Amino acid sequence: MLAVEQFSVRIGRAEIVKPLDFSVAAGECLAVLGRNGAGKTSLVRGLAGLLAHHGRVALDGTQLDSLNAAERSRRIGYMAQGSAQPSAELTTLDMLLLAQNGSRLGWGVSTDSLTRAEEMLALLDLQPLAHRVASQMSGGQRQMVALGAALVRRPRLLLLDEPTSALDLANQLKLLEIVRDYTRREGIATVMVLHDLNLATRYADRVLMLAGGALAHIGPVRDAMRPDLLAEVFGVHCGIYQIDGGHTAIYPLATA
Ligand SMILES: Nc1ncnc2c1ncn2[C@@H]1O[C@H](COP(=O)(O)OP(=O)(O)OP(=O)(O)O)[C@@H](O)[C@H]1O
Repeated sequence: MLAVEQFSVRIGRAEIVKPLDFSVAAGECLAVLGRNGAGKTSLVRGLAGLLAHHGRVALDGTQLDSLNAAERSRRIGYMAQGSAQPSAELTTLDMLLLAQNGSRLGWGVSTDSLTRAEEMLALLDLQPLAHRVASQMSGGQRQMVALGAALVRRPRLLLLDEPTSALDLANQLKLLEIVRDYTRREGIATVMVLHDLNLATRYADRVLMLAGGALAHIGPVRDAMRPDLLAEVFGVHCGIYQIDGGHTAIYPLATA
């Protein structure tokens, strides 16, 4: 459903992301992993059309570069690193309406938009924050709202850049469970940058590892979580343990 061919990002003379080929199936979550500076944000910003790039990106058979900005942003839900807010004085409901059609509450909002915004409030347990402005929320609360704004337009491709960075342990699990279930239920493609290997193992179907902007590995989670590969990509010797309930736990032992 998402087909990426010879995709690269160049800033000045530096090739920040070297030519990549990969695909993401409908209903699949792909985790993008790698060290700081490996090119993860550049990859997802490039896929979102926010950074100049080379190569081809097709979503449901349509080349994204052939679409105008409005059509592209209707098909892509993007949650930036650090969950940037459009305005500190917008409420959660305002943001969910703005993300759909550029209208604030009470400025000619359609019933459908309001219904969809309320669905997002319910999905993310955000009803208590519906009328609170962003400047009066915690960083974690803003991150949940940012996910709502990414999902509210029913995107076909969901791009999440470190979506759990401000969340407590329970909310990390909650957000990624919502993302995984939504991805499967709606048959969309999700690409998410994560730093936590345990979260990637638990919630991604496959992982793409970048090192120095180049593809280091792509494949199912179970094939990627190998001590030799983790040492090579992250520079850390890790122990990998099978624990209760069929889960895999990764524990960093020492820098390589
Ligand atoms: N505007 C820019 N100009 C020059 N170099 C840049 C620019 N933006 C990013 N880079 C460089 O591109 C490389 C990849 O950056 P990127 O933000 O994509 O990495 P990342 O894997 O997301 O890192 P992190 O895990 O720290 O968020 C880094 O070496 C960075 O210094």
